[in-house]
Amino acid sequence: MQTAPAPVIVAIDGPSGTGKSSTSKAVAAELGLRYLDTGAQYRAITWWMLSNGIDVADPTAVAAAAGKPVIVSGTDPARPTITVDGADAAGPIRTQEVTAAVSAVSAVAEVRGRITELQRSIAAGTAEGTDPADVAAPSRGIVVEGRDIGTTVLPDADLKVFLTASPEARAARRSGELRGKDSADLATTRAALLKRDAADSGRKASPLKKADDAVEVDTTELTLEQVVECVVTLVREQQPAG
Ligand SMILES: Nc1ncnc2c1ncn2[C@@H]1O[C@H](COP(=O)(O)OP(=O)(O)OP(=O)(O)O)[C@@H](O)[C@H]1O
Ligand SMILES: Nc1ccn([C@@H]2O[C@H](COP(=O)(O)O)[C@@H](O)[C@H]2O)c(=O)n1
Repeated sequence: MQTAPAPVIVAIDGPSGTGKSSTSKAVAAELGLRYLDTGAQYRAITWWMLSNGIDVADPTAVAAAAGKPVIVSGTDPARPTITVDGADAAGPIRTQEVTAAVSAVSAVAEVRGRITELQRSIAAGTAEGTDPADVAAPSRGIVVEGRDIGTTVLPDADLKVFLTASPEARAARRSGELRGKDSADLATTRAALLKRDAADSGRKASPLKKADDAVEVDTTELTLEQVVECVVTLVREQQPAG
């Protein structure tokens, strides 16, 4: 009798706008893996704090409230979902207000402890923090994207990828996304993403950092399709033949 191969764990980290979400979703879809957007979880807890009158500039207040919201992630790459206390949070977590506050909330150790626990539970396929439909479905593994997945959350991941891109390329990508919705010009977008990177890299608790054993992929001159192909190849290379 043949035993099923062990689920594969892929960690994709990098600064804002390097293509982590787009790449991770496409890689997971192509390889039949689940997909977890850990940034969405930090945005969700930030949205909850803002909605509940917590002063996000006060780490003590944020720490005291960190255990309160119930955050559940759906990990189908074709239809990722996120709820907070049962309410769909997919839209509200993408507002400028949440984007501007998320680095302060994610820097609080109690928040990171809580969210890291959820992430490990979801990657292990257990119930906590996961949409019940995902737990029931058989899985070949998961692609988890964020800032500290390879260094802290899943240090034993089978493959670690660290995506980079020039600030100019990242700002151009983001401005393209925002056009029509927001008046942010290229320079403002560039400054905002560099500010968020600096906060995420400079915090004490689990900063944004390339793991020593991660493969760095500079996406500046690559199309999304080329990046996806590169990561799919890396995943296939590290899997035993058979
Ligand atoms: N290689 C690429 N070439 C051109 N555009 C890209 C590439 N990769 C991603 N994009 C586009 O750049 C934008 C940002 O990508 P994405 O949201 O995947 O980045 P991210 O690293 O997850 O960002 P964040 O950390 O801020 O959530 C999207 O509009 C996406 O379609
Ligand atoms: N592993 C992670 C992932 C995200 N963060 C924080 O969340 C913010 C939003 O992330 P996006 O990917 O949705 O842009 C990010 O700026 C970090 O502050 C994190 O700390 N760790």
